[in-house]
Amino acid sequence: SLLADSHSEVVVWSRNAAEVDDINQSHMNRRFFKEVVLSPNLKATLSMEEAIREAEAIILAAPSAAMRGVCAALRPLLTPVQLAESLIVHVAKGFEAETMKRMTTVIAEELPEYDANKLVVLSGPSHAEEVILQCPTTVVVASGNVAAAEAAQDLFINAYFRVYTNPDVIGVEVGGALKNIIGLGAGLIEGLNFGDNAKAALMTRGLAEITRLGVKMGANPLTFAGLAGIGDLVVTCTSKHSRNWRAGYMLGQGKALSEVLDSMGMVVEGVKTTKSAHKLAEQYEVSMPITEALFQVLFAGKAPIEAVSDLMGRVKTHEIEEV
Ligand SMILES: NC(=O)C1=CN([C@@H]2O[C@H](COP(=O)(O)OP(=O)(O)OC[C@H]3O[C@@H](n4cnc5c(N)ncnc54)[C@H](O)[C@@H]3O)[C@@H](O)[C@H]2O)C=CC1
Ligand SMILES: O=C(CO)COP(=O)(O)O
Repeated sequence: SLLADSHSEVVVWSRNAAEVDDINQSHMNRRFFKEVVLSPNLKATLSMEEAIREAEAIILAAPSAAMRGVCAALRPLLTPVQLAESLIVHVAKGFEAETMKRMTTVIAEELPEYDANKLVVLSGPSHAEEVILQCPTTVVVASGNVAAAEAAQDLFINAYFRVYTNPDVIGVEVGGALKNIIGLGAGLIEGLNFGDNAKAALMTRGLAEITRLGVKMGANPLTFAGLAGIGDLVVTCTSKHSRNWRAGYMLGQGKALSEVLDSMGMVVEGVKTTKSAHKLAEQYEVSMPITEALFQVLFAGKAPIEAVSDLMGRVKTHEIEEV
């Protein structure tokens, strides 16, 4: 919808025939956005081949768990011209669960003929429910190739959607993935009725552990002070639109994880990301107490209230690591 506001031909590929019909016939996507009328520039198709035919830019917007499969299906459809010239941008916020790989790694593995350095990740505080209403939004695009990042900036930027560039692909991807864990925690705190001090504590200390792991993985620490770090963390921990926050809230109210996920009907990336980050923390020997607490609640049956009590009772320490 955002791209169709500034570009004449935008085609969405979907597996869902009802959704495709709704977009093409009524210019609506009522499964997700009840009352929004979409631009007539936006078309939908059930055929991936048709969606990417002659595409100058390809946006990969599937959940992280689906990214490898989507790219495998895309690979035989890309023409030599597209492999050499088309921009590929992904917007997924998670890791591949089994391998803990970042999305640009997964995409590069599945599209070996495409120059991996040209891949772009777009991230930042950007709930779709607000972007589609043209509410002012800012994001960051990162690529190992400056020209590719700038091309993505030019592709997306418009009067209500401001796009910054950043060369730090690792930081932007890690920030976008890990903020969902803290979003789950913020919802959980609210579900337990623990108030605003606890929420602020979670966000602040959450950013500390996101930064700690991100830097060990090779990120620039300053990226976490930006839109893909604190920016997305704030929106995920405070917005009514966040699926991760909502899932955490229900957990805090005592619902079981399976019941919560069944009721969402949309991806809650933070659940699988908690498992991946838990493994990454071990691999990189980084302390991530909030992630550990969430892991215990989600996968080891620990009561949320007990997890918070454990966090508060940890051995006393300095705030700034170097001290
Ligand atoms: N919703 C939002 O505001 C934002 C979402 N993101 C990220 O974008 C990614 C997708 O999220 P949403 O669209 O919100 O999730 P969603 O759960 O609302 O929609 C996911 C869509 O992908 C489709 N899908 C799932 N598996 C698929 C597969 N194997 N092949 C093809 N299609 C498949 C589903 O049918 C559905 O239409 C996530 O990584 C999310 O973190 C990033 C920025 C904002
Ligand atoms: O990443 C998002 C907004 O920037 C969407 O967050 P949720 O997946 O928690 O809804």
